Amino acid sequence: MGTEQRALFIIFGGTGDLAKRKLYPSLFNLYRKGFLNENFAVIGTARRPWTDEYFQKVVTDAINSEDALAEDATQFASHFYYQSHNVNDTEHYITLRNLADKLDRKYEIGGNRMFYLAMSPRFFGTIAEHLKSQKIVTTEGYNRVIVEKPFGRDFASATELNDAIGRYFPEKDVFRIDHYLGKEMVQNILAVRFGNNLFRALWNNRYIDNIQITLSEALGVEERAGYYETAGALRDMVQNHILQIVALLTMNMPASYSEEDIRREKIYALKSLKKYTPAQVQANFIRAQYTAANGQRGYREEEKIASDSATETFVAGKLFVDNENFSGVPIYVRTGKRLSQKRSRIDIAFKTMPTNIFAPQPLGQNVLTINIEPEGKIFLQINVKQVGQGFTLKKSHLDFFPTSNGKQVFPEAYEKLFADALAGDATNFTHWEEVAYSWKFVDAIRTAWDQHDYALEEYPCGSMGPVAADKLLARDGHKWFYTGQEH
Ligand SMILES: NC(=O)C1=CN([C@@H]2O[C@H](COP(=O)(O)OP(=O)(O)OC[C@H]3O[C@@H](n4cnc5c(N)ncnc54)[C@H](OP(=O)(O)O)[C@@H]3O)[C@@H](O)[C@H]2O)C=CC1
Ligand SMILES: O=C1O[C@H](COP(=O)(O)O)[C@@H](O)[C@H](O)[C@H]1O
Repeated sequence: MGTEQRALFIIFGGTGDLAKRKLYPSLFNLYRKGFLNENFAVIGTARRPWTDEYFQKVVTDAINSEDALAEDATQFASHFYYQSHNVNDTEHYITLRNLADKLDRKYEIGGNRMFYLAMSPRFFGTIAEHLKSQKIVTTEGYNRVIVEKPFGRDFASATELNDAIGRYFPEKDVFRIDHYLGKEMVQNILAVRFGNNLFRALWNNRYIDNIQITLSEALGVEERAGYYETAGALRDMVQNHILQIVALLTMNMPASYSEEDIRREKIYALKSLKKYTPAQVQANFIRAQYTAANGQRGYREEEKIASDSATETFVAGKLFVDNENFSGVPIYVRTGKRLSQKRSRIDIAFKTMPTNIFAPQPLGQNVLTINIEPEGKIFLQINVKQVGQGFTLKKSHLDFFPTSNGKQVFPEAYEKLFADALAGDATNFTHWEEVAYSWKFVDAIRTAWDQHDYALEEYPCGSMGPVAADKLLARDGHKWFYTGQEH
């Protein structure tokens, strides 16, 4: 059982998709694991006029998983209250404060408040300002604000957003969510890198040939057309999730496993990203859009998408982290919607042996694969001798599955991140400087695309992206290890 926490959660965007699909089920898991018990309450707020009873039903429906015990769910949902509230209306914050203070007393919470901003970032500034001016922040407990992505749409807007929040909340109380940092296998990167002397010795440009990161999705744009049209795959996935993975893979060893030391090294890695000129963007980054195939609509035929939309649903690129250990190592990244499979995976390819005493038999490359999802596993490709007479080599795998046979039950990323935020641990949240350096890198690409007539490639639904993404590696003598098939 977890350590019981006291907290009042105020969820802005409490009727939204994220709250229902991720936040309420995650809070329920924390409840069942004992992190939350008697001394907590949740206020969901949004404009629509729901009652507490209706809200509690929405919450129980949201957590209605096979193993959710009905009694637990009802008990849990009884801690939920709804406040109809337009975030632009000052009067409403007064009602919100009164409800918050009442619940704080009723559940003996001690003034700890967790403000979750699960709505469009354009509202974050006004919410932060009102929380302070209307005294919804307390003086006795902690006041933490969890901020959803996207954190801006470029460096300039992210800076404005950060300043708007920073006027009312110090950096230590701002928890910027990147849900990939809550994923079990992403957290495993540091365990593998810094827990094994074997890898410490090899984790550099003397032994690593190239790194490949694939975050592929089978789903299309779904219900989020409005947002996606303003974002595209570069802003939606590369600026945050992919660059966070890059930072974890290339950062120097932190002095300790602590928030401060890890963040320092991640910031340094992101600062070391090589910025591209427009010509380098054209040579190293590919954007593309999905077209109708396999019974699925093309992006431009999706609901609420402009028929001449130039938004990219796929990005592939080659980037470099110019620090001492990784300078010169190409890092190939790709992400896209409507690809052949849902798969989040990292391949680290080591250089081949300088001499091959088994020639003319070829030596396979050692590749360490960290499969993030759907199945969490790590495998290392090695060369071994085939059993029998003679001396024939074959490729084999050393496999690691984080859980024993059977169904893998990893905690949902949001559940882990909620637990961290409750404990005041921001290690797995992004510091402002990480966000800032990521945007600076991404801005150079976006600006080159906006100012030049670089190709927007096409790829059929169900493929692994445009041919250009394969050519990007082929010209360096490489190929994607993940081909879109089960592996
Ligand atoms: N959904 C997802 O899978 C993911 C979402 N995110 C991020 O999370 C945030 C929320 O996303 P999502 O839940 O999908 O969005 P939704 O559009 O589903 O929800 C938006 C919420 O904001 C409320 N709202 C809108 N305007 C106001 C207003 N003026 N005053 C008060 N409430 C308002 C809406 O309720 P009402 O209409 O009743 O006011 C609703 O609860 C976004 O920043 C998104 O980028 C990030 C990763 C994944
Ligand atoms: O942040 C986002 O991530 C999801 C993919 O997350 P995953 O955990 O399912 O891999 C993506 O679909 C969405 O567009 C993006 O905003």
